[in-house]
Amino acid sequence: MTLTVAGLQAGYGGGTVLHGADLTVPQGTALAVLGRNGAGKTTLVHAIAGLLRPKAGSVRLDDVELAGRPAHRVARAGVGLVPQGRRVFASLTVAEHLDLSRRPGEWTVPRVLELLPRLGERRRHKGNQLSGGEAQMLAIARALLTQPRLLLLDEPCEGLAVDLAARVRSVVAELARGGLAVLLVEQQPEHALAVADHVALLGDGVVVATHTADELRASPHLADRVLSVATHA
Ligand SMILES: Nc1ncnc2c1ncn2[C@@H]1O[C@H](COP(=O)(O)OP(=O)(O)OP(=O)(O)O)[C@@H](O)[C@H]1O
Repeated sequence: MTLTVAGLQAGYGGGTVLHGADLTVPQGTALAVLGRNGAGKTTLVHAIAGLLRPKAGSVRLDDVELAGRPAHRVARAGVGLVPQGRRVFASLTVAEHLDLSRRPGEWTVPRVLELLPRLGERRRHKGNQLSGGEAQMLAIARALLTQPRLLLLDEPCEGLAVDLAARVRSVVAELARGGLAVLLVEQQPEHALAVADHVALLGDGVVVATHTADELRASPHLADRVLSVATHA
């Protein structure tokens, strides 16, 4: 299963933010999308997830066209979203969140709790009693229970303490190794390199460059250039 985004255009009202973005995420790999604030990373994730209707272009899971489908149908086709800011309900317990997200499939509640054991310990805690890291784990658990083949994560490490951010990154890398296609938005290039197989740079509404993480690790000069484009372009 491969995600193929081609010529994707999207924006708000009459304005266009994405001017024809192209990228590919094969199953079993993670692609990190980097770009400065306002580059359109969230817009890209929302356009793939069907939360924002693309103005043009295509979003395909293998041969299935998703562009133009509403979000619930995109989800049913196998796209799970971990939104920016986690979106956890303050008054629902962890167990209730998991129950609400559950669809039949290989990801069961016991399986997600095995992957994210801290959530098991916090089953009876409400959303507003969770730490940022726990809320992020819950957001990932909810997305997995929808049985995705493609997982979209919008800045999953934002605002997390260093050790928790590292834990989230290792869970995300494990999910990709386990066979999911993963697309994650990252602010920090060094975090992206820790989890992703490929790094795509978004600038001016298009993907201006894609590199393998190995390439970037092997060439500090190239990594510096990417870093400066990602943060200052
Ligand atoms: N709901 C909206 N209505 C109008 N304009 C929007 C809306 N959401 C985002 N924008 C604009 O679209 C552009 C891209 O925003 P987007 O959130 O996709 O960027 P981003 O790369 O995710 O940024 P950040 O790193 O700050 O999250 C920005 O100029 C932003 O102001």
